[in-house]
Amino acid sequence: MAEAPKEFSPEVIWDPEVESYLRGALGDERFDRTAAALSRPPRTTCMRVNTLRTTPQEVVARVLQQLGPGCDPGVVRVHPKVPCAVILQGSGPHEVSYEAAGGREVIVSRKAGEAVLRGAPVFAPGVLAVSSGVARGDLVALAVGREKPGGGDTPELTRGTTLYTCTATNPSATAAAGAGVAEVTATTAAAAAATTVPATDTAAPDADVNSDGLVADQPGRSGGSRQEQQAAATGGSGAAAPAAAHGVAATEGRRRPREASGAAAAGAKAEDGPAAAAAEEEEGEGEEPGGAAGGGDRPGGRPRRRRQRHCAAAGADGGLAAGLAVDPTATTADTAAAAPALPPGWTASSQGPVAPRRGMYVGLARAAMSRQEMFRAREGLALELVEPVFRVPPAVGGLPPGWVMLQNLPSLVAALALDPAPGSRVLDMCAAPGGKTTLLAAIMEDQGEIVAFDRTHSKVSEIVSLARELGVSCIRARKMDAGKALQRPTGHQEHSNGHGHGNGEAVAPAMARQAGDGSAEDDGLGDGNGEAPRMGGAVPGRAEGGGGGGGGGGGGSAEASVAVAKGASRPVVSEKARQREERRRAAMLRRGITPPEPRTANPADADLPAAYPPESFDALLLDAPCSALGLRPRLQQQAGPLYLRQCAAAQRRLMDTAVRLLRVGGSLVYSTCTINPGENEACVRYLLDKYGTSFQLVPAGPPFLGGPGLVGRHPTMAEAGRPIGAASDAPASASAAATSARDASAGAAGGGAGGVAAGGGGGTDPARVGSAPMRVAGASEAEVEAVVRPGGLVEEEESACGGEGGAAGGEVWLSAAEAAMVQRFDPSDPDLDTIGFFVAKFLKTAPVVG
Ligand SMILES: C[S@@+](CC[C@H](N)C(=O)[O-])C[C@H]1O[C@@H](n2cnc3c(N)ncnc32)[C@H](O)[C@@H]1O
Repeated sequence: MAEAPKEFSPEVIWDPEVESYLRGALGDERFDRTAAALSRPPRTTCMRVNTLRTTPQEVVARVLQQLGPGCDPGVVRVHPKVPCAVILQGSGPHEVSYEAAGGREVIVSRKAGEAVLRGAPVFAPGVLAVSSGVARGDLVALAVGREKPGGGDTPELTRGTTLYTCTATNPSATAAAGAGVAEVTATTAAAAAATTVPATDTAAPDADVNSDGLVADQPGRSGGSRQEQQAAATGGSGAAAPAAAHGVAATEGRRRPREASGAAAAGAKAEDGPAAAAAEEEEGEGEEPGGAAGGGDRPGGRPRRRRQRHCAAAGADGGLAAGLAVDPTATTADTAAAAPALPPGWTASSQGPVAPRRGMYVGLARAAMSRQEMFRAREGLALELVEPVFRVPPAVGGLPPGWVMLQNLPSLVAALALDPAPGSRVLDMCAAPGGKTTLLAAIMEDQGEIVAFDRTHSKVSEIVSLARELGVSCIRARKMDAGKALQRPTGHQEHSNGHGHGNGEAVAPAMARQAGDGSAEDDGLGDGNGEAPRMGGAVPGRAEGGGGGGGGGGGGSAEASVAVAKGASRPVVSEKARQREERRRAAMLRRGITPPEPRTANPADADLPAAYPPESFDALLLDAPCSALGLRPRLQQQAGPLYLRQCAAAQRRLMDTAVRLLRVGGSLVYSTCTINPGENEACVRYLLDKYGTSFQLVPAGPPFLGGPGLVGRHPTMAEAGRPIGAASDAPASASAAATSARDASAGAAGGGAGGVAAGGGGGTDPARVGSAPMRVAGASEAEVEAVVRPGGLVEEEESACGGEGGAAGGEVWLSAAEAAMVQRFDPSDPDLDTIGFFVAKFLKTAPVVG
């Protein structure tokens, strides 16, 4: 293991176009702060108290009671502005000493790492690489693996990789190691810090065998390609090829003398037990014909199990010479002579050199499984954090069921801003897993009706489960593409019976894949806000995005009859969907979450209409599927420009339906969990410009916690490299104007119907709207007037964020007065310390024509 850095400081790579656009939008300094904040978890955890069951004060008292007399009472408190929120205080990053790990290390997947940062333990499927000889009970340094550059969420390391614990040795120590162990001797000072490799394959009997019993990554063992790639990726260049040319020497069936690898390996032997021993026997053979560099499978047979070790060692020049496979039959002297150096921080592994994990260490952990078990198991606890870099508040698992749920604070703000009256009829267009829906129900004192849509069948079950768990009865959930929920004139009516996929939805699957908050086994549709619908018994930090998939509701006492559950349900599940559901349930079980009842029937309420006539609802929440660029922590930012455009297009389509379904006089809240202005301010602009005769923007609160929105016209991603005028200066100055305008407008808004009307005649010019005349960022008013059209887009070319395919153009955000009325939660604001989030509220003043 390389020297573990004391500080957590991951380098998160963004798509260059997206980064450039966001830098332009936020300014360099704010972007850097934001990006850093996004790579870390918030220090506080928010529990929403189910006020239908208990009070926040009661929750605080119970938590303190559980924490015991010695605990700091400041660790739990009721939020001063959001009385239904109880805040638990965490801390970090902490300096962690990894000395106790004695060089042992485990590298986990990004998703598992993100879950760890929020307080979760590591489950077996999240483990990618383990030092040889790690046994149950061992302390290990826990690091997060990087993703392949440009490889989506494909990790650089394949699950099943064995790391070779590298301790500097000297030739005499090597000689003393005895027969059967070839050690590569570090010959430079740099190498001394990095590497000495116990090179016989038997150092880890099944190290390169994955959970299916096959060689984990054939290309990586070819002695060439993977190492060359890695060398290229790290600038290792020229040295790689000659080193690879050393080729792959033989492997064997011999066992490493355990005593040669020290106590840890001996421990592994003792702990691994008969199963591991049997596996060793099974894999003990496998002579690879001379230099199996191609990694070829046996002709006509299953892939040969191989045990070659690719070790990299330190050479005199300190440069990378990857891909050297050590022949265990070679003498120490031979090997040492052939061995070039790994640069400092690099680690030898069964897949070749592994890049330094600088800044990616997340804590000291104790292995709950041996290395072999971690790789073989498909589920189960693999590692528990002993000394995490970020400490989440202590668990509050003892609270009665249905008392609290983990929910991000801004999510509460969105529902509270809508503030539906008891007895009203509300539509939650994108409701699963139901966090905001159930809060709306609590605000309505469970009186009235909330229709809750989600386009994903299994997620509708989650809404049902959560409502049951909370004892809410006014929610009626059904599977529905909310964009199709508007009744069309007779003759055009689609039967929205729960199968509603099809036209215009190409966007959603792509969005879902990326918007999902770690739902690896999910059905592909992410909830985007990282909230797991777990009530009562919640363990802070463990449910939110924990290792993939918030999971569903389920379990819980279900005294209340949820309207969703009744009605003539019928089987609608295809074989593919059934398998997907099975995987989803298995994943939930692995994480210790009780899945909802098996889905055998459509959970949709059969009493609900297939679609609704215009003006059907008193209040409407559009918590839109989005790019989720506000979620924390994120150790990889994958969103590309096309994806962001797709998100914005889908949001506008949903807005087009929302504005019609709401009755005149009703309120609409639009929210996202992204920092992308193209999905936030530009979408508000779209609605105001297109429906300005029927809608006005009103203050999105109380409570008011977030900052103002972004002001002005802005270059798109494509233009970001050549900003128009001083565009990047705009946010700072404009937000100051917005802040002062905010106070004025929020005060003037009174009961929510006030504020500054945006529009009132179609095509809003943000340079003129509102009380604070302003110069639109970086563009003259004439320029703006020339280009603005409904939708906040620039004439001629579709906005990169809002259009259906245009790559250039510009987008228009808000006037200062408008910006003051929305809430933009900045994840880098230390006082807020929330995820990135956006909330806007509109009042419908007249019917939408057409
Ligand atoms: C941000 S999440 C909603 C979170 C939810 N409001 C809560 O607070 O728990 C967005 C949800 O929208 C759903 N969704 C995406 N496109 C949809 C559509 N066209 N119609 C209905 N639901 C959709 C996704 O399945 C996802 O569950």
